Amino acid sequence: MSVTVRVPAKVNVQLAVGGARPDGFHDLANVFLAVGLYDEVTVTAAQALTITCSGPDADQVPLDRTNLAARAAEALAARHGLSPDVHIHIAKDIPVAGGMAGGSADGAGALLACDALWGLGSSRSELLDICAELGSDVPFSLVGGAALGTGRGERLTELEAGGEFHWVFAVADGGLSTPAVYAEFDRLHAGAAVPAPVASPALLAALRTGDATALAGALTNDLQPAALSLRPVLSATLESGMAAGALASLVSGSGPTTAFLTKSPEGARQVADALLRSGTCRAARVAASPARGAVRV
Ligand SMILES: C[C@](O)(CO)[C@H](O)COP(=O)(O)OP(=O)(O)OC[C@H]1O[C@@H](n2ccc(N)nc2=O)[C@H](O)[C@@H]1O
Ligand SMILES: Nc1ncnc2c1ncn2[C@@H]1O[C@H](COP(=O)(O)OP(=O)(O)OP(=O)(O)O)[C@@H](O)[C@H]1O
Repeated sequence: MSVTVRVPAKVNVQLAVGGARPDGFHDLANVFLAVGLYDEVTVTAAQALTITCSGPDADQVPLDRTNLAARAAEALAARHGLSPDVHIHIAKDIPVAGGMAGGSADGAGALLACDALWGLGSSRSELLDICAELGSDVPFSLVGGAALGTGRGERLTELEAGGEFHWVFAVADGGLSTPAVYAEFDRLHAGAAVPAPVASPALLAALRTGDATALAGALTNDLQPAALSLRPVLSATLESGMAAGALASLVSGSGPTTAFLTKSPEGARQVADALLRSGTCRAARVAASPARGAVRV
């Protein structure tokens, strides 16, 4: 028997970052929006824990126990005194190390899939606890939709999103390491007082009413200067998307994927075509939001 779970990518429509905490993490006001680019995680009973991965970026995905999907299976099995003997296949469509929570998606997907395969019937809150242990973005991958993440981003309050938003994601060559981007944020703010992160009322209102123009005016990412400092060429991608008529542009999370909000699906396709023609990105993907969280298919 096999179980397959589909899990979306995310974009952070607001990422407000506070100062470094004693544990090395940063307090956030992190407004997550799930977008319709998906990984599919399939688990099948096996003699040992093994992983395979397919998709254009499969060669960049670790197939050992550092893979977040393997760590999820192990964490769930350990809680129930089981052996994590399962084959995990990841059909990967989310850019790797792109700031779109691809690894987190696979962690949440494997958790839900193993829970079903092993007939455990874990509650939502048990699953969310394990997600939070696995990584700051993993709880949101399970929940999807739109949510405010506080603490290090793992404590979620679900948000209303009143309409569909249309995005283009420009995939960059090579990834960026999330810890390296946070370290660059610290370097850029050394000696300065960093204010406590707060969710923007204007942004939450734009999400609630489904107003793309208002959302465009409210998008912010405090990690963007750090990502641009590490990868200056991303400025050219941001400029190309704006020149092609996007309502707004920003770096997605820790980058290097850049995100462009557009008025319509047609507008998104035009911006994607122009981005590809500009030669400033490796691929341009069109996707709508909000998308459902992890779901069995
Ligand atoms: C940039 C975002 O993707 C925005 O949603 C997340 O904040 C990153 O979440 P993630 O990849 O799940 O990150 P984790 O696996 O929890 O942490 C990886 C590393 O990122 C840094 N990190 C992460 C989250 C946070 N609130 N503060 C941090 O400083 C820490 O150096 C940490 O060691
Ligand atoms: N299932 C997985 N898929 C992709 N990368 C994984 C996975 N498990 C572990 N990794 C490791 O995690 C690193 C970050 O990959 P990931 O695609 O999750 O980055 P990201 O989208 O930038 O993450 P986030 O947006 O949550 O900060 C990869 O370089 C890889 O070494």
